[in-house]
Amino acid sequence: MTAMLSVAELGHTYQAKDGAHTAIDDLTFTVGAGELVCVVGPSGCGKSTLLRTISGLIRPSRGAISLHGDEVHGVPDDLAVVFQDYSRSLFPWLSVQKNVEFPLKRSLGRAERRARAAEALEWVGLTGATRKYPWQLSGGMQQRVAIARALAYRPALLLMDEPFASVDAQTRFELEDLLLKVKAEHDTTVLVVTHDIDESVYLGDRILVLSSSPASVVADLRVDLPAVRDQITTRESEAFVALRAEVARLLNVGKTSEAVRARRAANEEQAARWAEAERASRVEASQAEASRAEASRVEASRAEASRAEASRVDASDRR
Ligand SMILES: Nc1ncnc2c1ncn2[C@@H]1O[C@H](COP(=O)(O)OP(=O)(O)OP(=O)(O)O)[C@@H](O)[C@H]1O
Repeated sequence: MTAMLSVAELGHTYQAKDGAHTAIDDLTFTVGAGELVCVVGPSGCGKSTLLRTISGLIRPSRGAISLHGDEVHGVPDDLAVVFQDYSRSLFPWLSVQKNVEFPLKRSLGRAERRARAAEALEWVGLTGATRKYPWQLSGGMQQRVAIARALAYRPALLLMDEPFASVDAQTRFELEDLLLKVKAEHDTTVLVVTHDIDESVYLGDRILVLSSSPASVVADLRVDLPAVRDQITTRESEAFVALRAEVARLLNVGKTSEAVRARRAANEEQAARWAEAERASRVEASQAEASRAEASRVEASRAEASRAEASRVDASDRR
């Protein structure tokens, strides 16, 4: 499978007033064309930082990212992002149709924009809502509009950051199935960040498990479940349950290895403090030794001077 996205030895360190903070460290993976890869990791491990570097919003401190072979510098043209917060990503003053057309304004004429938007809205089952405004739709429908807007763009890569975290459980299942259907029908390449282990197993062709911050890849798992999935039977299957347990175990390993790293760092810090204290006490001891030597040297020269004075007085008395 050709790599649509290639991430090589990626690292990012934020520079802040109170010091540097390494959010991700040495991340290497690929996403093949037409694959759906889920990224899971503990809270704060660096998932958003990873997405920000892939989408060109921040320049990574180390490593390289390529999208269908071209190194990413700045925001790539053929990439679309769906965020968790649909209410902030849609324009309330534009109709559903116009919201979907909006990003195409730069690149396409009016007729083609309309056709693309209508097609994408059909893919997500919103043909009947094109003239409505976002505030007239349910949360799940609004997120469908956001997905349609991303798909109308025909991106080489669709990035999704916790896309279904803000909807109720039933809507979440519907949107997961919608994503699987769109991906199967249109061969879309997708990278989804999620906190939900079950969701990662249900959606993914592969799952990348990240460690705690600074994130590195703990495991890259292939999901051996049938391509056509069902919210009830797939989730009940032995393979699903086993993989879910494996991801949970690996997330714990990631946390544990982070704890080991933290303990090692604390030990190294303590060893450095002790070495510094020992060096300081050696310096103090040698300074004390030098002062003692100086004092006895001064004492000896004083004694010598008194002896000389005494013998001078003695000689003059004899005269
Ligand atoms: N602009 C910034 N400056 C300094 N540190 C930052 C900045 N942005 C994020 N961080 C730190 O980098 C680490 C990773 O943050 P990031 O938001 O990428 O994690 P995340 O996995 O997406 O978090 P969550 O799971 O809570 O959404 C965190 O420790 C965070 O505090």
